[in-house]
Amino acid sequence: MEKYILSLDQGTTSSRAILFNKNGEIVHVAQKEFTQHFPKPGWVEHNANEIWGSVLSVIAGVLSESGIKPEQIAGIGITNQRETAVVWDKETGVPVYNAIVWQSRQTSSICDELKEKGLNDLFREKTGLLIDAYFSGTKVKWILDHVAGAREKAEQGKLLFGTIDTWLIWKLSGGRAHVTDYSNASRTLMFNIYELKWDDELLEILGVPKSMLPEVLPSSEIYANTVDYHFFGKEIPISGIAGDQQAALFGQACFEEGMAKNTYGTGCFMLMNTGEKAVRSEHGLLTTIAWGLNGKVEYALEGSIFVAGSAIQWLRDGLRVIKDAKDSEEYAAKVESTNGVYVVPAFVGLGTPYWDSDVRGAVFGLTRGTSKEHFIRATLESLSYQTKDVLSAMEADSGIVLKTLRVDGGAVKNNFLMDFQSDILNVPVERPVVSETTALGAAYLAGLAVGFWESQEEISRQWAIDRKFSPKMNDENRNNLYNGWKKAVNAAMAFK
Ligand SMILES: Nc1ncnc2c1ncn2[C@@H]1O[C@H](COP(=O)(O)OP(=O)(O)O)[C@@H](O)[C@H]1O
Ligand SMILES: O=P(O)(O)OC[C@H](O)CO
Repeated sequence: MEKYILSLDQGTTSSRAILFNKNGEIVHVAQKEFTQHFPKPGWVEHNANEIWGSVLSVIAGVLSESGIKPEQIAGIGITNQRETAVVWDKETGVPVYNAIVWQSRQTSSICDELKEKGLNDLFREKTGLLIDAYFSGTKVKWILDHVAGAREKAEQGKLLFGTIDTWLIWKLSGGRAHVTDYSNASRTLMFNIYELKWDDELLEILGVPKSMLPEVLPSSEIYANTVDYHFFGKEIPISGIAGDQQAALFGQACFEEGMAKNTYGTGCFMLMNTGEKAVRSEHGLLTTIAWGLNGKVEYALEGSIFVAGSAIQWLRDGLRVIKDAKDSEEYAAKVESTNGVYVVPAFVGLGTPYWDSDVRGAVFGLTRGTSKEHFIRATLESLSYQTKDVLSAMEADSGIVLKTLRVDGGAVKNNFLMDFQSDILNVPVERPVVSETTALGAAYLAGLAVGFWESQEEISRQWAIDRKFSPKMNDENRNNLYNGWKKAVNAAMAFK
């Protein structure tokens, strides 16, 4: 009986269940979008029960559509949108508030207060992050501060907190496991990434009781079995967890120091493996845990871009200038350039390297001759410019000059974007055959724990290239275009 690994990829806009075979190939995918809630400008929330429902539905979908039986699943890997915070009642399992999404800015004022107290260096020293609404810690504080009775219940040990991995494993295991892994814990602003434990001093500052927090474990081991009724009578080991960006680094087999990947999803996240060394950034990057594996923890440097693919969704749903995200490629290719137009998609502020919560989106360089094509092209190009900002910071911090960039995520199907990316970086861009590297990374972690795969060497051998995009632009053109972007970002930041 052939066996498979089931990977559950719970992303910002959709949940996916993907079955992988022993060659690391996709056998079947089921996907379901869920509702985005925007209660106020800059706020983004999800209904945690709707997320759970979407995950159950893709599990059922992938099994029934593929005809693969639950007993053929050797293990389950979980990977998730990170930082998004859920708080629920331990007894009833009911979330006390919507999940506050990583993109949400509703805790900006809490962050401002913490920064005014001069606490940024303390948080940075211990967590590798910086004080920003992006991370989970202030989201938990916000829920405890705003939901009637929540703080009292939390102090009585009656509430639990989790990032989405924790929430899903708690549900899948019928409330038996309240766990997370090092990679997810390292995104909470509450976890000491050097001492590898929840940090009492930071918890005290944030007013978060330790009893709410999950147990933090390595990224590849059996955490719990699923309760049988979710899998048609079978209990299946949940044996891998990683935050989606770290999972993509793993799925891209970036196992050696200096190897990097960039994922183009809702946001865009570049991670560089720095091995057992945690590199402290001087240029606005985050120091984060890549994974815990084989009895040790490895680290990564990360550049986080908040708006990437979601700018294309905005073209589709907000401006309605395209019907489908993929149409953006055809429109962009119809013109030679943007004719001097720059779109700065700072819809929820800017992350690396600017870390400016208050800046909002802007468009520059419009003329009477600006067409829809120029506008769409400028929006796509903004993903590449933001990536260039991040890569410059990464090269400055690590001292490593990148030879190639491995890419993945929903938007890498766009060949125009990949060509332009390579041109602007002046670095070859490599797109692998399996672009679902996030799900693949979680599958690999789960598979290693149950002996489905033997070693990271075996995994490295499975990585295969689909297409390489090589730079063709001359230096003068590249420098002029990028200087224009820098001017546009600076102008957007000045308009507050
Ligand atoms: N051909 C395309 N060109 C540009 N953007 C695309 C294309 N296809 C998908 N996208 C964008 O990619 C994102 C989806 O990628 P995905 O990796 O599924 O995201 P997430 O995991 O964040 O939900 C969407 O924001 C969508 O707009
Ligand atoms: O859902 P994605 O793929 O946009 O990833 C979200 C990130 O994990 C946020 O840190």
